[in-house]
Amino acid sequence: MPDSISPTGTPNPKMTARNVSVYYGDKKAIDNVSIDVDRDNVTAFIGPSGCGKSTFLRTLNRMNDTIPSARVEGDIKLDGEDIYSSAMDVVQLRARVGMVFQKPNPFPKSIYDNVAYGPKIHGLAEGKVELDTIVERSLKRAGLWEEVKDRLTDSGTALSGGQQQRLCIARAIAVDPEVILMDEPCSALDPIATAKIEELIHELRGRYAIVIVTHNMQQAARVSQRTAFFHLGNLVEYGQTTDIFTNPRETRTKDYITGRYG
Ligand SMILES: Nc1ncnc2c1ncn2[C@@H]1O[C@H](COP(=O)(O)OP(=O)(O)OP(=O)(O)O)[C@@H](O)[C@H]1O
Repeated sequence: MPDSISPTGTPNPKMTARNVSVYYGDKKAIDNVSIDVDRDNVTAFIGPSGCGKSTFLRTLNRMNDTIPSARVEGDIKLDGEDIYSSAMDVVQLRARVGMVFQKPNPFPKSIYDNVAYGPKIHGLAEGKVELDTIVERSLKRAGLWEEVKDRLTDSGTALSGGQQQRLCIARAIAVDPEVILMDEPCSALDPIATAKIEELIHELRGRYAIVIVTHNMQQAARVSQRTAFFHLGNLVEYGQTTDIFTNPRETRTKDYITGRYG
């Protein structure tokens, strides 16, 4: 990234990544990326297929640890704390930095248990009453409560795709995360379900730092305040979403947002 483009999105970032490279075996998928994640805004990662958006997103909660060939270099901090330090409890980290995937993946359990599972294993509830409160609050924040409150014992997998994705968001919210990572959360959803998730992202902004990977540039423009454009493993440009879409500094960004490739 040219020096003229600061990786610093904000004076008080929630997460900072500095000189991050990711390899799969010998292949470098992310090359020396530095970026800040703003705590009060939604950050979108955009770029053509295979540019490394998902790979970089997964470095933010060490999801790449689950891929044996993956190796991460560089420095990533959450509120100043090195998330790759040997002292970091990865299970705890993934509760603090939650993730929502492309394909909704509820557990084959009841709607209630999908949301209650995390708080139970993390010891966040003293008893049933407190657990019920967390489940209700999480489902409300995920915009799903009204649709499921009378059938909490039904299986999560019996919901529609859009409802399942909101259930997965409720599941992430239930453990009181600080950051929510979303990896193309709408790509398996129809336009109405997509609109609901986008609305939800607006509502959650400010309460959680949110990072969303999306193929859909209109979506990035609608939901985010910061946009990072990746190309061939490089961070080409990062800035205010309005600037990226109306006045990009880099030719590669301009070519991508005007549909010249990708
Ligand atoms: N588990 C893996 N093992 C080996 N190579 C991988 C793995 N996951 C991703 N890659 C490679 O790393 C590069 C970046 O992939 P990544 O999925 O991060 O890109 P992306 O921008 O998210 O793409 P898409 O938009 O198509 O999901 C690609 O060349 C891809 O083939």
